[in-house]
Amino acid sequence: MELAPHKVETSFCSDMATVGARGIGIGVNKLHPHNSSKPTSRFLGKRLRIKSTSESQRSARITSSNPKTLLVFAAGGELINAAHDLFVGVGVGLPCTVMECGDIIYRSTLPKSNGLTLTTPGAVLALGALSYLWATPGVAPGFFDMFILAFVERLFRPTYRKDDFVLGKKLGEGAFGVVYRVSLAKKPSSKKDGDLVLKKATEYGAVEIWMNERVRRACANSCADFLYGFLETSPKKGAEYWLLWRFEGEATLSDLMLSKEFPYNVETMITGKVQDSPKGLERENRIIQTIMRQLLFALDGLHSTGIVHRDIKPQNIIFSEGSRTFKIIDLGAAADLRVGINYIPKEFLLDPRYAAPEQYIMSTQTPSAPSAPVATALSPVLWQMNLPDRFDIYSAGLIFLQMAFPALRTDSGLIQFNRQLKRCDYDLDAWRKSVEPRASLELRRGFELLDLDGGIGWELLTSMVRYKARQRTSAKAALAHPYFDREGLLVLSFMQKLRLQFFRATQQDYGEAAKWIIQLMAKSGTKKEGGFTEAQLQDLREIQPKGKKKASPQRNALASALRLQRKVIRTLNESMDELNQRRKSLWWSRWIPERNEVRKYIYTSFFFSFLFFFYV
Ligand SMILES: Nc1ncnc2c1ncn2[C@@H]1O[C@H](COP(=O)(O)OP(=O)(O)OP(=O)(O)O)[C@@H](O)[C@H]1O
Repeated sequence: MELAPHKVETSFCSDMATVGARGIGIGVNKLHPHNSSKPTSRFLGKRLRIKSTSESQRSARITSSNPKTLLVFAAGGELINAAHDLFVGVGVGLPCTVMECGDIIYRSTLPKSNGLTLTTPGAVLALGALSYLWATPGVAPGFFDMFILAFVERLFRPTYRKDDFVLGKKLGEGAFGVVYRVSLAKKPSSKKDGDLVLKKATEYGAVEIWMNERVRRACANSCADFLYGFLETSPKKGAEYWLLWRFEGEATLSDLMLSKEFPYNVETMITGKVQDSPKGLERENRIIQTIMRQLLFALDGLHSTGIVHRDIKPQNIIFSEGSRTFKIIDLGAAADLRVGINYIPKEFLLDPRYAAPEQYIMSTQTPSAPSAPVATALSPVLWQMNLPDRFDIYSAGLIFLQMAFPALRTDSGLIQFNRQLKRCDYDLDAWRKSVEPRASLELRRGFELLDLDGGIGWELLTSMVRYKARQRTSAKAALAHPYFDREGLLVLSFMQKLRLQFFRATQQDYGEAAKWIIQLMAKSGTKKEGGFTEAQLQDLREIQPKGKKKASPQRNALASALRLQRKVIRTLNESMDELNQRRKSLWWSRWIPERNEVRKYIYTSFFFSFLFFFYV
């Protein structure tokens, strides 16, 4: 039957919409007129209606007589459509579940789609994308931090110049800089500014400024209060980075631990007065708990924002007299895994006394950080693959040990302990078995302290000091450990016990668990029951298929999965290496202000122009 052209509005349904079944594939490759077997050319000159958000895409006149043109035209529209659907969680599903194709003839009588049909796969995809963007180290918060917060902060914070300071006592001198206690030449309000600390640093100063600024915006309480950092160039000394902090206090944890009064001296500092309750293990345990909680809290702050310190040791933990808490200092060796700054997998700047056995925070198979956008996009994957934060956890575990065992507080004591632990394959339980029988009184006292409350302190310690980074607890999980519940293990509530069980479960080596499951399946396995036969188990153990063994579905699936995994890793490595070969500059050091004030005005005008254009 022929219809009058003005009445006919033809509808097409594309084969694309099997996206729901296929994941995110955009399979636009052919059009077919729904409910019709008539050739495509039959619809020439009619209106082609495709699902789209803009009116121009919604409707267009077909002018070509070539069916290929028709297909390309529709495919383009569908491509835009699919991209739109992917991000708003709309329209992903089987063809007729997401679009109203209707009748070929009376299409115009159909109700207009409102364009927002939420489907389950679409919502899952959108949620997945959001979780990825917010997963540690946080791509989305990083974007906000770098392009908005950093700019705004720069406009409003006070700036300093070389001539503003009067140098005082030298506080320390390391390989990369000298630290002084300083005061302001003109003290506008002496109470507010108080005493300051100034570090004149060499090339690593740039990194330290970046890290301190990141920390100040993301977790200010974790580290010493950073005020300002700038580049000072003089013909005599060349380029020098000047970093300024508020003076936090006289003592580091190292100074306090070396005192015979430890840990009671810390208690006095935290509470602000001398306690007169009887000395003993219980009280010492409580003080050590408090120090560990503060240290883990500071580490959790750093790790949540994607920063790994890499030089955690008592010398870099300062007691802040203002807040009466311990804070971390010296971020010169830190790595920002969010954008890949200072992350060089095969290079390390570590203190061997406190370094984890892996020595590198990332696998040496992982290539150096590529350009910032690529590093940022991949950062959640790399973080999960390497768990670089566990490097700091190992160092924190050693500090815990030093607090419990006075003999390990000296350099020689710690070096000797490290040797013993290495001989025991980094197994703290094995070390304990080897030293406990002939332990001195002091050593035995340390074990007693950790064994309080059913050995919950020892349990936390062994979950921090482990050979495999993946088996070490994170700072967040450690903070949730019942060791930090004041009442101890015996009076744990049902929920706390459940939490402890969960914590223990997360500490398992899942490589072993996988083997165990395979064996269990094999034991229960006959073909009838669906388990593995011995021959299949052998194949699984060997993983790599050998020779011309007869293929089984399980073996093939496993082999394909392994091949795919290897291919993905190889491709990732190759592409990142390629990117690295391009000359990299310290692009981010552009953020560091130079002495003159001109930059500030440039930034200010840039920011306000941006706001103005945005408004317009
Ligand atoms: N904010 C601060 N408040 C008080 N004292 C500080 C502060 N920052 C640093 N110090 C003191 O300065 C000393 C050296 O600081 P820092 O470790 O950052 O310098 P460094 O040059 O990296 O030294 P090293 O190489 O020995 O680690 C610290 O041990 C501490 O005593």
